[in-house]
Amino acid sequence: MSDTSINTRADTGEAGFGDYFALLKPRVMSLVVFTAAVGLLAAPGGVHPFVAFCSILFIAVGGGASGALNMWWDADIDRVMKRTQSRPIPSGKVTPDEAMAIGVALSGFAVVMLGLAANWVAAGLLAFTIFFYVVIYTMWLKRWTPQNIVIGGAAGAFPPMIGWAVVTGGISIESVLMFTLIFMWTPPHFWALCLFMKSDYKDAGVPMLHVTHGHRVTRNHILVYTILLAIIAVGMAFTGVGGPIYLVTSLVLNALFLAGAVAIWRRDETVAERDGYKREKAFFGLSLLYLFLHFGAILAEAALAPYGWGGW
Ligand code: HEM
Ligand SMILES: CC(C)=CCC/C(C)=C/CC/C(C)=C/COP(=O)(O)OP(=O)(O)O
Repeated sequence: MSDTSINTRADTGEAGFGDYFALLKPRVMSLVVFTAAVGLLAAPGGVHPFVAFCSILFIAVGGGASGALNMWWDADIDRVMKRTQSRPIPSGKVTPDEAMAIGVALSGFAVVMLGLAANWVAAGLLAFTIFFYVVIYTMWLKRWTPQNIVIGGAAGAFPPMIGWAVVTGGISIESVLMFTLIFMWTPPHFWALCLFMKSDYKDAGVPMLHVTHGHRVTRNHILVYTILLAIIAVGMAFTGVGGPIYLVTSLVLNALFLAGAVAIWRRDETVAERDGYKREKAFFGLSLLYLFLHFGAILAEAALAPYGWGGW
């Protein structure tokens, strides 16, 4: 029998607000929402602040809803993996049916409300992003191919395009560039995590690259994608979303990120394991800062442009 001196919700199986909120993957979605906000704020023209606020809120709700649907579909593997065992469904606090209903209802709500608040291009992009993450990535690619996140990563790259479309009602080269930055960033971001998560995905039978091809190949892939990412990220400095602030930011971040990727690439597996994957963990942390600061720089360029500072 369990220790009843601490009567947690896990003991009773009763769900609280926090459990439903956790279903929306709030920590991951915070960066997703930030990139969407930058897309919106950097777009030419602008919208009323209330429309901007509501649009970001509905994108956040749509992103959260897709997280709930991901957790509903993946409940079986989340139950097996240590990292995900305490999620609301495997821990028994939220039932799969509840998660599915919440995911579907919030997805529909977010798409319709974004359409009404902003426009139907943005709403269509949000619907497509949810579809891509839930159906294409989660239901299809994730359990089928080690290239799952290379293709599926596109889902996480759409949010700035949605934000941009809120203002402009369309798609443009600038929003496609922001998409490309996240698209190229996703593989090193995720594979770094794979190196120190170790057997999690293997135990669950998910064919992530490190499971099917091992850590050496994953380290090689991280380096190749980081080099490609650096070329694209620095190159973007000379486009409509760039400028001097972006250039300096990107040069520094890419120098650090490349150094990190090389350090990971050179690592011997036994050495890495012995020191608790410190460098891999640091590289993953840096990946989050990398994306945050690149989008921060894009925002700074756009914000300063009216004062003659942003852009070239
Ligand atoms: C298919 C693409 C992606 C995959 C497979 C992936 C996978 C992961 C995983 C497994 C984690 C560990 C944390 C957890 O268990 O929830 C994580 C953390 C994180 N990811 Fe990603 N990610 C992807 C794309 C993105 C994108 C596009 C963003 C934002 C733009 C993002 C932002 C984050 C953040 C902020 C964290 C840290 C969360 C924390 O503090 O716990 N990820 N990612
Ligand atoms: C606006 C909108 C709809 C945004 C969605 C953005 C998006 C697709 C972000 C990807 C986030 C993520 C945690 C992927 C990992 O899934 P996983 O299932 O491989 O990770 P897990 O093993 O931790 O569940």
